[in-house]
Amino acid sequence: MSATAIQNLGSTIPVPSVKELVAHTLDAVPQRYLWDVDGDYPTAPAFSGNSSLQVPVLDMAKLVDPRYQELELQKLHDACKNWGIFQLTGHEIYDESIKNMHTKTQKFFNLPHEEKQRYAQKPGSLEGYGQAFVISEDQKLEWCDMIFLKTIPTETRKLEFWPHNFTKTLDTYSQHMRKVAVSIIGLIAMALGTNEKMLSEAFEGGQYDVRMNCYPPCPQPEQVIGISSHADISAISLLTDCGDIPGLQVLKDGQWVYIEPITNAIVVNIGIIMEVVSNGVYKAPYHRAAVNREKERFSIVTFCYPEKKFDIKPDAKQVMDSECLALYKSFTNEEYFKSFYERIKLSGEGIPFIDTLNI
Ligand SMILES: O=C(O)CCC(=O)C(=O)O
Ligand SMILES: [Fe+2]
Repeated sequence: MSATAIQNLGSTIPVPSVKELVAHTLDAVPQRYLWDVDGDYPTAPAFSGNSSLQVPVLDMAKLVDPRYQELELQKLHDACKNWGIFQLTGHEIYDESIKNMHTKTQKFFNLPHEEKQRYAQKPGSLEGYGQAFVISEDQKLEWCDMIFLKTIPTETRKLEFWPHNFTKTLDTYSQHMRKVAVSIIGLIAMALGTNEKMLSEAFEGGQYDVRMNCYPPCPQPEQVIGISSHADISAISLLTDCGDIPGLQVLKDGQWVYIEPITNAIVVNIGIIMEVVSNGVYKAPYHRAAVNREKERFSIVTFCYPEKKFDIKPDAKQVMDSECLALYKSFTNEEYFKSFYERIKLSGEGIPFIDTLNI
């Protein structure tokens, strides 16, 4: 898939802001937000903190320390293979950069609606403030307001969508996330036994998009969904939670498992491109965001894409075809995902794949 394909992944029909809905009208949740009307949509259980399954936690300091590296790389490999998602602690990203970004994000969503509208999505584009992937008038809606921005390379930025006081903070945050992405991709390459330098370089010059999510409290949290089940189309995604409110869930062995926020940890999520790059050894996991009755939750996701410079290998394409079909079928917004899938199938051009990969 080319960077251009990623950039043009769709537009969205304007729908009401969830925050506005909560502020003005909310006696009962409107029908369009109720996913579990018949009890056949797997509802989000409230966080209980006592799941037997725990998402792996990896320590960057140990991953780069020669004394522990071999063992830690094995843990990384197992995490990517068996979960496709893990929490990363011990990274070198300054707390300040993450905190500043969290504060700005919360402030932005708490601005009056009219002010946020200055940065609203325009027809035909996903960038800006609004909702993602609403493609039909009768589609179920997610309990989430968001703002989506391209950050790296700088020439992809459309500053008219950037809230006016974001520039420095988001720039710093994105540079830091790129640093984490390059390091973690290098380690993933080592764990896969492939060319670390080539893969790291592809991310050094890669594309980085940021999505900030706001999930207002909901009086019927079991029947709505913040973000419905999906796999990310990035190579990896890096998520930071702006508080300690659990919401992100990953599907593991048929069970939805909460990722319990750890202060300053970064959640690393394998995306579909990495699934292809690894020839299907690593899986892009289904995940979703649950909401709760009491507290507003905010998250920031950085979608990381490699530079477009590798050719696809035939066997990688096969993995993509079968896996993508399965993904596509379970996707909520089928039309959107179908167009994505068709684009991948048709474009021989540039699904990044490392030729030296030998697994
Ligand atoms: O907010 C979350 O926990 C999940 C966000 C997510 O999956 C996304 O934006 O792709
Ligand atoms: Fe996601």
